Amino acid sequence: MKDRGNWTRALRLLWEVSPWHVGGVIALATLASLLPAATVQLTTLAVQGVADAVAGRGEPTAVDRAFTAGVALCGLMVLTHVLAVGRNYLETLLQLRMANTVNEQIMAKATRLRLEHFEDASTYDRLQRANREAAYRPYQIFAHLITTVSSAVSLVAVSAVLLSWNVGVAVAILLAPLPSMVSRVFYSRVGWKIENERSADRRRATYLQFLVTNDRSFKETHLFGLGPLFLGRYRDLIARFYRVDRDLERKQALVSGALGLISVCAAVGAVLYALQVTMASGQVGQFAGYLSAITLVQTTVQALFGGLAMLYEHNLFLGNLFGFLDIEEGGPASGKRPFPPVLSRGIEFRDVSFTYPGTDTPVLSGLDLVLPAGKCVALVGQNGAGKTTLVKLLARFYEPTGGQILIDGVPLAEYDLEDLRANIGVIFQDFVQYEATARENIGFGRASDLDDTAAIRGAAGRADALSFVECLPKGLDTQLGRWFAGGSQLSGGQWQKVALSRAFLRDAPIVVLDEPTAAIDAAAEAEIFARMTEIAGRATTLLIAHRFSTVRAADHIVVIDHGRVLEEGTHSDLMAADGVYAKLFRLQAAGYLDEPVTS
Ligand SMILES: Nc1ncnc2c1ncn2[C@@H]1O[C@H](COP(=O)(O)OP(=O)(O)OP(=O)(O)O)[C@@H](O)[C@H]1O
Repeated sequence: MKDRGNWTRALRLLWEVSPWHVGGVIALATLASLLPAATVQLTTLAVQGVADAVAGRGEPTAVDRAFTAGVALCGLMVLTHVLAVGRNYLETLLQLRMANTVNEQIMAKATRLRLEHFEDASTYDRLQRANREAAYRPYQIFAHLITTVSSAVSLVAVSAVLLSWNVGVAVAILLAPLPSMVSRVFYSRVGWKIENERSADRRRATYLQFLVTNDRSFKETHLFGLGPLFLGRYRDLIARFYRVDRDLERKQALVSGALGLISVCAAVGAVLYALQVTMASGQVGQFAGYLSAITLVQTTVQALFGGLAMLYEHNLFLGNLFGFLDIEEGGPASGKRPFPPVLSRGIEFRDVSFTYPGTDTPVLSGLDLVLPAGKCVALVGQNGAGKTTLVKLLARFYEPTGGQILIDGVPLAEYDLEDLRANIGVIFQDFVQYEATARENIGFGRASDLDDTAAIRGAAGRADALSFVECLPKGLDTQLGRWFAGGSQLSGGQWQKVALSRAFLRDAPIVVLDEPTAAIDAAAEAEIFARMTEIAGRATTLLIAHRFSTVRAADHIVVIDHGRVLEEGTHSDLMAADGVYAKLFRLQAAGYLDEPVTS
């Protein structure tokens, strides 16, 4: 039942994409499907007319009949050609529009999925399968449906002629291709299963390809000499795909080919029968009609059964496309409360626990943390302590499994979700380097301000990015990165400053900086943090950092470990307490000062 829904859904989609093109193709295909029967009749008349005229049987109209039928046959040929050209034109347009629509739907769907989906391998498998089918399957199901229906119409018309001559011959020719079709259906299903099972390997192959074809991994792959290794792995994967596909094709060719012989034998038998019958009757025209009908019935019945087998296959693969489009989105429910332009109390994580879906180990357990309004709180902790996870919870990419997050005393869930996210200016550790202009790289922080040069320059200034952006060949309008023509490549620290500008452009009441200065030079870092209060304005700032030179500038410092708060206070409080923070601080400082470490 569910499978049947695939093709009806694809057809509905096609109709929505362009009813005019769909209607046009159907009309032309219906017309074309009626022509073969007319061809058989006209061929019979023409040949009989010629035979009568040549035999000189004293029929004065024989020549006329032969010519009339001949001219009509020519007309049919021209008409067939014109219909084919028109249909081809409409089909191409329809196919393009359908592929565009489906690709757009896949992209739109991806924008609605949750972070959880993109941190799950099965989503990528489904996306990979959907992408493979997107460009042609939905259209193909229509094309094959048309072929199948028009073959059926032609078949009814032509086999009516054949049936009127001989029922046995007609039935034999009609049924002979059936076994071959059954085998094709069977192998379609096998092929579909193989393709689905190899989704992860296909993605792996694409990933290997990506690793050796982009600038970001170039340095490592070349210096570590990984190119040949990746190439070898890629080669192994595609060789494995090829072997499986070849074996399947071989079996299919053998079985379907052997079963197809039944159809050939039926046609040969029919021709021999026609020979025998027409020799006895002396009706040459009837023989020509027989031959023409046998060939037409054989080809149309094969097209019909082949079309049915393809419909079955497309239907299976369409399940992959719709499987992706139907992934349950179910994002967090949005509240209605508008977000405050400035926080009055701050952010509170109250007894927050969290375990990632599909895992058993809690990342946060009973965490209590307060970020006072307008203050800059630094979060310190070893790798994997759960710092970034806190940010994901704050932005509601995930929901806590226990406890609550409150902003100005109001649970996060009560705020309008879009408004909440629009009011967090964030730069993540793995921020994006957009292959776009400097203006866009900064302006994406508030897309409505892409043309507000003063605001963009202001944000760039606050992140210490303005000086180098102004020196780029086209200033703010310089393409960054090397993926597109005319691009200027930035250094790691410059990219980070651009990302910081993007976060600052938001002018949001909450600013979250996850490792914001890891790649920024010490002087620029000191400058940015010295002006942090001015930069972030009255924002409540959460700063995640491993560099203690960054951390010490914060109003309040929180050390977390295994998802719990271990220590908190100002830099001097924590140094005086001589706990974990003080130890880590001295450890880092000793690296600079060449002093022995005291624990
Ligand atoms: N999507 C995920 N699914 C399952 N586990 C995850 C996921 N993301 C992170 N983790 C795990 O959660 C823990 C906390 O990760 P998180 O990124 O919050 O640490 P962090 O404190 O920011 O670390 P770092 O200082 O290295 O950035 C880690 O053990 C990590 O393996």
